[in-house]
Amino acid sequence: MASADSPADGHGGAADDVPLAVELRGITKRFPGVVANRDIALRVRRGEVHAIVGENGAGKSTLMRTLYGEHRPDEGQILVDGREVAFRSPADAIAAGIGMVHQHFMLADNFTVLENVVLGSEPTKAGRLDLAEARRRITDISDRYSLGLRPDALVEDLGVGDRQRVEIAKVLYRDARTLILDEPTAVLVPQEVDELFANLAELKREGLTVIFISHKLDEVRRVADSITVIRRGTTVGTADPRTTTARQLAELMVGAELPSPEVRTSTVREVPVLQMVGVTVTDGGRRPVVDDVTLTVREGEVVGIAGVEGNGQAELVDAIMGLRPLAAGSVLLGGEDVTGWSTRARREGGVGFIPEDRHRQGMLLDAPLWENRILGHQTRPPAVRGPFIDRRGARADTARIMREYDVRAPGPDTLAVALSGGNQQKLIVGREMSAKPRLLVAAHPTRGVDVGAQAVIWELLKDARAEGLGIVLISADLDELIGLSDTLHVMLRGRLVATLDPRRVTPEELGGHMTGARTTAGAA
Ligand SMILES: Nc1ncnc2c1ncn2[C@@H]1O[C@H](COP(=O)(O)OP(=O)(O)OP(=O)(O)O)[C@@H](O)[C@H]1O
Repeated sequence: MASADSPADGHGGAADDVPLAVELRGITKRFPGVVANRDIALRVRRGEVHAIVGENGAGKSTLMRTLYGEHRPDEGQILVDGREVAFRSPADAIAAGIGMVHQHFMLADNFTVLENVVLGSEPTKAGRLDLAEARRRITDISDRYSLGLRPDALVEDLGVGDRQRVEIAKVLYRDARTLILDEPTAVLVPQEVDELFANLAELKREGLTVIFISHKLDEVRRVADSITVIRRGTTVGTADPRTTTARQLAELMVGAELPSPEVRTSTVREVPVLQMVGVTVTDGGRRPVVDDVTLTVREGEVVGIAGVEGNGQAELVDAIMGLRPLAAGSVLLGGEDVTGWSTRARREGGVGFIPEDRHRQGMLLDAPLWENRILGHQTRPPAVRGPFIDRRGARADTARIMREYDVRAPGPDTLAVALSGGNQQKLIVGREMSAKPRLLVAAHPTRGVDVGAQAVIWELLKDARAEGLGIVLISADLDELIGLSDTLHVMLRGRLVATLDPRRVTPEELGGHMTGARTTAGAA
């Protein structure tokens, strides 16, 4: 059973009288070679916001998927509103009032809010979907929980925060009383996080229960009523957010004391590794999505690009990597014009790449880790020896990366799909750094990675920078952008609209520039 390592919950007087919305008793879930959950205990009171924290691979997603009927537990009991349930699928969980918002939104872009919300839900008794009725219900839900949704807006026109609210509405439309949110704030800027937390407060006020996974311990402390900490597959305690510091939480998660952050020193040298001159990229129609961007990355410099998702950062990365043609401008690597070069030639010329969407661009999920180790690096050791694929060399080097980057998995032959998201990311970072690039294009390098592993990746990036690596850093994590960057640009509607000093700017100011709420007086 779980032990309470830190201030036990139940402090709030009558709190223990509140009935439980969800209770998990002794849940164990095994995958081949891994026990993902072992004898887990979780007690979530009705009407509370309950956070689940833990390192990458601790078993958080597995536990939530089990509660949502996506996995069946090997042992243990699930109780919803005090009654034992046995879900065979998410449909069963939904019928019992449990809904889930996944980290990657599952919305159809070219449909309206209304269409997305009703998509896949049960038709009426008459067997047809009553659109007028659906519209009325969505408007009700939106008003009741202050979601601010417009039923006829196209999802493709919505920002990230609104898309998330559509996902929440979708779950509420199916009468969920308990909502599971998987890392809901990973994709949000601070203002959007505040909005989300206001939405959660509304849900709570209406008596709904929220369970959410997060790696951001400060946020967890701000919004949660109670916290369950999971380490290596099992519950190690519950914590009271009011009396537990982020550091104590992190230590509970890793079971050890963390190192303190150190001060930064500049390692920038006056040698350009990347120059973009007047780069413009257009979408299918001729609208510029990257609009006349000029920037330089020097040796030993981290250039951060801040921006609300969808303001051209992804296309900027594509332009650097040669993944799409330029409408104007040029890209130079180490002074050489590479505008016409293929992605492969750029990579071989010393460009490392941590893509935004690791499942689409960074990994082969159905392949073993050692094959993923050589993906994109097939033409040099350890992938080849002479004219042959060097399986043994690739395996050995994969094992090295697993050690150095703390990739938790049984071994190099494990399939990538069996790794937790954070561990997949650590493997990609290790692979790209192992090629000793001159320039690293890093899109969200620590997305989904826990605080311990994040600190490790940050250290590795800093060490490489000190040795002369130039880094383009795209991130939605403003602390990461501010903490790592030597120069910080803000991208808005395809343009670089401000250049800020990361030593002075606060996350709130940066967020203001990102949403265009501030003037661009800071532009250099
Ligand atoms: N489908 C699967 N097949 C095999 N192993 C799996 C599968 N899903 C998860 N695992 C393993 O179960 C363990 C727990 O993974 P899980 O995704 O639940 O962790 P997590 O706490 O959500 O991690 P993260 O913070 O990195 O997302 C890991 O060792 C993972 O490799």
